[in-house]
Amino acid sequence: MTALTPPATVTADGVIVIDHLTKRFGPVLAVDDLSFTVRPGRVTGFLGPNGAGKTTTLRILLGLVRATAGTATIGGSTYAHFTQPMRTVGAALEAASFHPGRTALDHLRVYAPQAGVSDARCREVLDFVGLGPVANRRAGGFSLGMRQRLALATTLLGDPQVLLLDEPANGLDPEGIAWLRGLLRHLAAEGRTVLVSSHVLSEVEQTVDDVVIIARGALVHSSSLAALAALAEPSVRIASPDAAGLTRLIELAGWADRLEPAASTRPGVAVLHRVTAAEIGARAFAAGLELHELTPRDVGLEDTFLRLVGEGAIPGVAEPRLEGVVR
Ligand SMILES: Nc1ncnc2c1ncn2[C@@H]1O[C@H](COP(=O)(O)OP(=O)(O)OP(=O)(O)O)[C@@H](O)[C@H]1O
Repeated sequence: MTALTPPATVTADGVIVIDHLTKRFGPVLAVDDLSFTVRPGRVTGFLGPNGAGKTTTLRILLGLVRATAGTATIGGSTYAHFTQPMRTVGAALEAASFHPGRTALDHLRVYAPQAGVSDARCREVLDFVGLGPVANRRAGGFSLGMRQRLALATTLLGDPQVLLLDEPANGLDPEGIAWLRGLLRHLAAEGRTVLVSSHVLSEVEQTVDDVVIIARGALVHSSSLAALAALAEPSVRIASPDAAGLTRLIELAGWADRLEPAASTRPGVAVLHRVTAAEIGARAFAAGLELHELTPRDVGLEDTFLRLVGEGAIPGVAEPRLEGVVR
């Protein structure tokens, strides 16, 4: 990997602050009083299901959409006040479209005056993203992965302090994904702020230091990845031939609110959260309840993420009552 010149000064300039941001599109509340901070020197995953409001937030940050209320700033300024936008923030928001007849190098040359950079810089960033050997090939013949690399080269052209990337791994093969990971970590290690949006945590889990999770336009979680992992709850799948006995056991133990409704719909089968297999086993033994299964489940980060964003929960539908769940 060719090294790029790191930004001259690594200061708090690259701090992204989203402060009580709200955006309405007519009746649609796309962003709902959202506040979070993104720090330089780290890769941050900006996560949430489809339609959560990620792109809208990033578009406000880039001055492409006007906020209904609140502010989105980088280094204390809104986009409109950046004297050299391409040197402050590089963004690749959606699958970039390129003039198919234009070569990779010519594509960058179009942006070079805006970024205030030379031809040599265009070649440097192409080398950096691994497109040096195809610099003079037309972008129309590029694979999705090559186009992702070209989009990344464009964002890096002005040597920005902050990078905003929307699902940058899309279209990359496993080798490309590993390369991207290394590149993002390298850019963060240089002191840049790297914000990567995705609707799947597992896609970025090996890349990010911090996570900001939103759902329905609002913040649901913001922490280091390690702190998110600590939120994982133990869960245990239980099966008993005595369905009524199992229901009674769960009620008497006061575990009714720990049942996972979606996974506990078959009579005599239940999934309990925040209880260990040992606790359940001891209670069952004391009650003389026959168990055919007592399986601790490995709770991955993705499960924690889905729990936080409320995936599967249907708004307006009441939680099923215990009697209706375990019979
Ligand atoms: N220009 C617009 N006009 C009307 N509604 C919009 C507009 N842009 C976004 N929305 C709505 O705002 C909500 C948030 O959309 P947004 O694209 O920000 O979500 P997202 O988290 O980026 O989703 P995805 O992962 O699918 O890109 C959605 O309900 C979307 O339909």
